[in-house]
Formats: sequence, C-alpha cells, structure tokens
Amino acid sequence: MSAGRRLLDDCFLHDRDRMRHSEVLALISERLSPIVPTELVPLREAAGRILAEQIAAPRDVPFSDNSAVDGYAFAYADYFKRNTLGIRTRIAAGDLAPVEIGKGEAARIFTGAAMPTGADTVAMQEDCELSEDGSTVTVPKGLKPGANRRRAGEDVAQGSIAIEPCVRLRAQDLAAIASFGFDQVPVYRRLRIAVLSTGNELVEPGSADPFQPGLVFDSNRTMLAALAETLPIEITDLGILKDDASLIARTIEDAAGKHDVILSTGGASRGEEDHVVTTLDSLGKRHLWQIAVKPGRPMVVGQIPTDQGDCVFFGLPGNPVAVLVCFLLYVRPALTILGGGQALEPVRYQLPAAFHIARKKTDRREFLRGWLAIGPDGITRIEKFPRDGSGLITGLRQATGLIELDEAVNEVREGDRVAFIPFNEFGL
Ligand SMILES: Nc1nc2c(c(=O)[nH]1)N[C@H]1C(S)=C(S)[C@@H](COP(=O)(O)OP(=O)(O)OC[C@H]3O[C@@H](n4cnc5c(N)ncnc54)[C@H](O)[C@@H]3O)O[C@H]1N2
Ligand code: MOO
Repeated sequence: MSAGRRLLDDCFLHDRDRMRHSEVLALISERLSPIVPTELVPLREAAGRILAEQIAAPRDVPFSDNSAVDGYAFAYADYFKRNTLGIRTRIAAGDLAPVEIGKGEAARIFTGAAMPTGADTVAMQEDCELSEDGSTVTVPKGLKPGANRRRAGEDVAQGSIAIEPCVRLRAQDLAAIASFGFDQVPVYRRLRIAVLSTGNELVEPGSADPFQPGLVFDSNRTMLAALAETLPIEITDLGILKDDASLIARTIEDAAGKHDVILSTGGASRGEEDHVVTTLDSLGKRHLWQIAVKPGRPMVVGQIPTDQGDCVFFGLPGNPVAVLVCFLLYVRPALTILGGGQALEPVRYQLPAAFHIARKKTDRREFLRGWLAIGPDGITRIEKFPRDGSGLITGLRQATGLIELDEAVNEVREGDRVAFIPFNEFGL
C-alpha cells in the first residue's frame, strides 16, 4: 500500500532560513537609533516621555539639615552631659530666619524645619518630658548622635547626576526633577505612527448591519491603539485598506512622508491577496521578512526613504495573537529605541510547567499564552491556554503573560522549567 503524497499540514515546516528571534532583536538594537528631535515640555506633561538629557541636581536635596520629627533639637555633646535642656526657641517648617542655640539649650522643632546652628540631634516629642512652665525639656537617655536629623544632600548631592538620559520618566523620576526645582524637562518628541489594517474581509466594529459570512470586524487597530497608550507615541489611524495593491502603495507612500513609523496588519504573507511585502519592496528596502517564530512568522520590517527622512515599516501578520506577540517582542523595543529610549529585555521567570507538549518543532521559537497558578503544594507553576490558534483573542485575555519555548525545545513535560514573561514587563 502506498503511503500517498504527504501534504504540508504545518505552515512552519520551512523555518530554516528565517530570521531567528535573537537575530531580529539584534537587528533592531544594532540598526535602529533615535529618529525624533528633542523638545522641552512642562514637568506635569512629562510622565511616560523619554528623557533626552541627563539631569543633575543644581543644589543639595534637601537643601539644609532638617528635622525628621516633631520634637526638640540640641547638640548631642550637651545632652550627653545633662539630659535636661533649656528651651531657647521655636522653629517650624518654612521658618526662614537663621536660628542659633547655645550650650545647654534646645529648640522646639517640627518635621521639615531647618536645624538650628549648634544642634545636631533631635528627640521625638513623645519621648520627652516638658517642665510645667514649658521652659525646659528632659530627654531620655539612649539617643544616638545625629538621631532624627536629615542631612543636607542626603537624597541627592549638588552636582550629582540623578537621572540618566533615555529613561522613560516615571512618577518617581518626575518627583526627583521637581525636587530639584525644574518645571520643564527635555524629552524626545513622541514618535508619529500610522496604523492601518489590510483585508477585504475587514469591517469597522459598529458597521456592517446585517453582518454576513466572510466578514470580520477589525480588532487589530483597536488593540494597537490601546498598545500605543503604553508608549510615548502619537497614532494616526489610516483605517482599513482593501486588498488592492495600488491603493495600499499610494496610502503607504503618502503616510511615509508624514510619519516616523508605519504599522500595518494583515496581507504580510505570500498569497495573491497579500500586497504588503511587494509594496514595501517597491517603495523602499526590506530588512527582514519571515521569522522563525510562532506566532508571527510572516512579519516584515523595512524602511521607506522620503524627503523628510526614512520611515520605518512594520508589516505584522493579520492574526490578532501574532499582532500582540510581534508588537510586544519586536515593535515595542524598536519604537522605544526610535523614540530615544533604551529597550530592556523583559524579565523571564523560569518555572515548572503545569502542561505537557508532546511535540514541538525545533528551529523555531514559540510564544504561547499562559498564566501562573499556585498549586496545593505551594509551588508556582505555569499554566497554558489549551488552544494555540493565532486567531483566539480569548487566550490573550485569559493569559497574564507569554510562555517562551526556545528553538532547541522539542517536548515539554509537566514539571520541566520553562520561561514565562509577564505582560506587565511590556507595560500591559
Ligand atoms: N499557505 C499558507 N497560508 C498561510 C501561511 C503559510 O505559511 N502558508 N501562514 C499563516 C500564518 S502563520 C499567518 S500569521 C497568516 C498571516 O497572513 P497575513 O499576514 O497575510 O494575514 P491575513 O491573511 O491578511 O490575515 C490572517 C487572519 O487574520 C485575520 N485578520 C486580518 N486582519 C485582521 C484585523 N485587523 N482584525 C481581526 N482579524 C484580522 C484575517 O481575517 C485572517 O483570518 O497567514 C497564514 N496562512
Ligand atoms: O504565526 Mo501566524 O503568525 O500563526 O499567526
């Protein structure tokens, strides 16, 4: 009996010449550099923007020694000799007049108030005993020299570089910049990105009533618009384009002159209705097409020269799971670098698998959808969404991260350690 002709039931059989995950990342980090100018923005509008210049402290923070508590300030040397001190003066936070205390004296002081000259130590008021007439204070033994005193410059010393360029400004970074007294901050301008979908089957959510077989609501642009919120970028929505080569070429050529990056989904593979790669070839240069990664194999990356400079082009596959995975793994670091930032590798956790995969193809890297669960034995394991189809948005929703199986893996047994990358590593 003849075995018959074997059909290819896996679109990844020919992975050998495809660019590997690590090569795609190397290409992104080696070839891309910031393409946006810098600008000064008000501090209050700088959250999430990428810092363009280092920020050094123009003066000590805090500016002067001050008290960490409400209490009594004195010289430790006096207190060491006798623990009842005469109250000389009162200093509240914000009092600007310089104050001095003498030997055997204490100052009534409040949290944040500048330390008087002559004092180096503060006792908390709860620990002290005030005389009936309020003229002296008795401080219990046991305080250390310099207790409850915050030193000038203990947070940041004058002239030291507090924030390096290329960081994405977080709330705590902005607090530091505010503590230096700056009300503006130099940042990279937001990347301008055009987003489009291709596909005759696609219709806008809210349209196509009655809905018909063969139609698909466009979910990719909604997902990409939300992903854009996690980066300092500005999106122009170019909508849905029919699978029409000249329409796609005209739209992309026009958008390239006005944007730093174009991001398309769909039409990236080899079918006659897929025009994205041929369009990129006709307008610019292709850097990669086809990656040894699942999902996301047909991803294409290139650049389109324009009078205004080069526009970087990402053509993602149409399947929503491939869109999210490719965006997080490749587009996001690329946008970060193009926008002036540093693309950091996401943290991976090596944990035992709670699932079994009998056969995985080697020579390609796979990213599956999963989440962490603590078993009755108290051990955290990785669970996998049971179905792997690239069209299943449900798996993306149930997951809290990506399971990464590298090229060498050909089987996963329960208990094998595998890598898990939480979505929050990508700002999601
Ligand atoms: N003969 C082969 N066919 C396919 C292969 C292959 O190797 N040989 N690869 C498969 C893989 S893997 C992927 S991924 C897809 C990607 O192809 P395209 O990038 O050309 O994407 P489309 O064909 O346009 O769409 C794929 C799928 O996704 C749906 N889609 C597209 N855009 C959207 C959108 N904006 N919102 C929601 N859903 C969208 C579309 O309807 C298709 O179902 O090719 C495989 N085929
Ligand atoms: O890899 Mo396709 O990219 O299965 O969705």
